[in-house]
Amino acid sequence: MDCITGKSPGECNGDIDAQRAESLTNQPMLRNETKEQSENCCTNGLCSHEILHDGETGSQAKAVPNRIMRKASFKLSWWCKGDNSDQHKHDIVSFERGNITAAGRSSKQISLKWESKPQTVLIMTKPNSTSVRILCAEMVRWLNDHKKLNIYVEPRVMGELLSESSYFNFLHTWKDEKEIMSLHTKVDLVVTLGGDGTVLWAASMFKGPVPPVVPFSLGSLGFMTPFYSENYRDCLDSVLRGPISITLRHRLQCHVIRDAAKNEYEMEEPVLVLNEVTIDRGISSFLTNLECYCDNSFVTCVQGDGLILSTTSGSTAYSLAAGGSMVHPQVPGILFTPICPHSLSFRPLILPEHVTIRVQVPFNSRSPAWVSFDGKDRKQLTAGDALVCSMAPWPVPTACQIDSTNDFMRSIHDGLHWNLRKTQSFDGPSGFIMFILTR
Ligand SMILES: NC(=O)c1ccc[n+]([C@@H]2O[C@H](COP(=O)([O-])OP(=O)(O)OC[C@H]3O[C@@H](n4cnc5c(N)ncnc54)[C@H](O)[C@@H]3O)[C@@H](O)[C@H]2O)c1
Ligand SMILES: Nc1ncnc2c1ncn2[C@@H]1O[C@H](COP(=O)(O)OP(=O)(O)OP(=O)(O)O)[C@@H](O)[C@H]1O
Repeated sequence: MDCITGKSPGECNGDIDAQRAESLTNQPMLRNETKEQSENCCTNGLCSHEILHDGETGSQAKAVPNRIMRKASFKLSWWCKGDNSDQHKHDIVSFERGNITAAGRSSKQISLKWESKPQTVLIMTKPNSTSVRILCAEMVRWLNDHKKLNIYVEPRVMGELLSESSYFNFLHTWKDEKEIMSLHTKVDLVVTLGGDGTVLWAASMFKGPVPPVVPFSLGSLGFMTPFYSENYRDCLDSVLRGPISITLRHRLQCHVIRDAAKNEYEMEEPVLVLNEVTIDRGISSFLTNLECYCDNSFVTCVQGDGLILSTTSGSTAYSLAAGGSMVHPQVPGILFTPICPHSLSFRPLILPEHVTIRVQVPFNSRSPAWVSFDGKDRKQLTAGDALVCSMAPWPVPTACQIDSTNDFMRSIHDGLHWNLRKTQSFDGPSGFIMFILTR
């Protein structure tokens, strides 16, 4: 893999954060963008900041029967609407050997353009659904017969498909955690068939960089699933061809620290969440008592049912139900939303994305607290334990149907039934005269 640092045309020229650009160009895998790419950038209004190239195959290329597996390369660029906007000048998304990281983030529309053809797709499906199983089998056949792609599925799905027909022998899967950990080096695209929960599940498989995700809606409520399964051939055709708009959905990196209050740290493996981490009272009937710090500055002691630390993508999920605001997924921030606070003055907060939040169970707490990650994997926090949470370096890039803003608006219109209220009519005196005159 080989990365290129893009110099943007016109107004973008030379205005990229100099220090950062310099440190990026100093990396062996970075070099300047070509003239052709710059011109392209000018004419279509896209500004490339960093461009990723698939160079040598290296250790990431793997020969499989009949097909070579090699990560496809792509570039990301910002949409710069309007000549006077110079906000983009300091936005940088960095790439480390083909992986999207979030050294900085852009609140712009982001476009992904393949530089080489995607070759490997991972399909992840919601379990226990006949319609999803049928669609998955059909999609696998189509991707194999018409697109000649390498296809990965989960071991469960592999078993289901093989029991249906030996045709599916060409499929790939994994055996253990170690193979899951290296999936991102082989997979160009992840397709999810299910609801928001399947997107969360797919994201949780990638503890580091995440390939672009194409979420098809087969659930009851899809805030993160903009693609309709009926048109899957057209959708996948256009995604595989590119360029596509993507939403970079940021995740929170959460550490449970045992005995943090005693300064005897025992850190557990970090957990990455796409929606939120929740600290609640579990089955205890006592109020939670949670001391909260933001960059070591005391925020408050949450007494109530608990606290939600949410990403902006998660703002439409549990946090919304607890009274938090809905936030566009590209807005950089962390939502700090209390659950039923026993204090009328405690209101939801939105903090900047660069802060570190620590939530600690004090020694005088009447009961332990429970932490859960995207609604799963509950862990107990006893007195003295803490949860430390900050922005993760690896976002989840999800493909958009139109673009990040259009998709977000459509999801809230559809999901929350906005705009169903009839518009008030005006049939007062002037309205009446107009009515007479136009007759
Ligand atoms: N009171 C609540 O609203 C409440 C309580 C517990 C969990 N949850 C949410 O459920 C999520 C887990 O989802 P799941 O599908 O695995 O569990 P699930 O099957 O219990 O579904 C929970 C519901 O939340 C919706 N949802 C998930 N992510 C969303 C998002 N980003 N925006 C809008 N809606 C979203 C799902 O579509 C689903 O309808 C948790 O991350 C949490 O946000 C909500
Ligand atoms: N590939 C998977 N493997 C295991 N569990 C999964 C997988 N995909 C989804 N799940 C779990 O299955 C449950 C339902 O998934 P999902 O939310 O996608 O479907 P849904 O409930 O029909 O849709 P919606 O959430 O929109 O109503 C979730 O709890 C999710 O965590």
